[in-house]
Amino acid sequence: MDLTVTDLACARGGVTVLERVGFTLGAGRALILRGPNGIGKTTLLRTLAGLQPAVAGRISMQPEVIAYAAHADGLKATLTVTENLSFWAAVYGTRDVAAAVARMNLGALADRQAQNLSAGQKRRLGLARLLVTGRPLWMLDEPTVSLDAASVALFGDVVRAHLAEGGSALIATHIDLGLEAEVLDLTPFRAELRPEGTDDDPFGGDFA
Ligand SMILES: Nc1ncnc2c1ncn2[C@@H]1O[C@H](COP(=O)(O)OP(=O)(O)OP(=O)(O)O)[C@@H](O)[C@H]1O
Repeated sequence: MDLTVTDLACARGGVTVLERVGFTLGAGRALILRGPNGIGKTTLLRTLAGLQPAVAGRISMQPEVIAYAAHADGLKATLTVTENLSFWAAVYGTRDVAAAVARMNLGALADRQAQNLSAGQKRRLGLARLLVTGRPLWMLDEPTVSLDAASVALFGDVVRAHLAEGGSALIATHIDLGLEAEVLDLTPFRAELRPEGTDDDPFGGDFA
């Protein structure tokens, strides 16, 4: 199943940040979102994942096929690694928790509470959640934050396996995950009427 996005406009804080975004993402494929800080990568992912309405345009897939991994790991602090994944497995009801633990190299941490994990370990657990959703389209917002080189490589392998199984992935990342992927630079889709100072240009803002 392809994700086709046509003439999409999306907004943050009531300001349209991206316009006329269009692309197709096929099964088994990955697409890397690029663009400077503040261009709207997170905004686009949130819109596609159904967390906020589009301003205009069409999205061919329903949010129910999407697993969205945001900046925050979304973990329950007092639950263990296994309990966190079991919770999500119950919500989505499909995949084997033990396999997700093994694939994200969390076996030695399985009985540790999430609040006692390091930042990188929390991130590995947050990403393991993708595996228990059973959902085919992964939307990943800077998934490698806090990960060391070995964990980045491990996660690259997990994404590659997901693609090989017919899944797809839309990834906002500044890091090379070693995937065979197309790149979509969002810079040309910057909204024309976007006011000065709505991105991270330190000289463009009006802080008065
Ligand atoms: N709650 C908000 N209210 C108003 N503007 C916001 C809000 N959140 C984000 N923005 C602005 O919306 C724009 C798009 O932000 P977004 O987080 O989508 O960018 P990004 O490309 O993901 O950035 P980064 O690479 O820094 O993560 C930015 O200019 C940001 O300052």
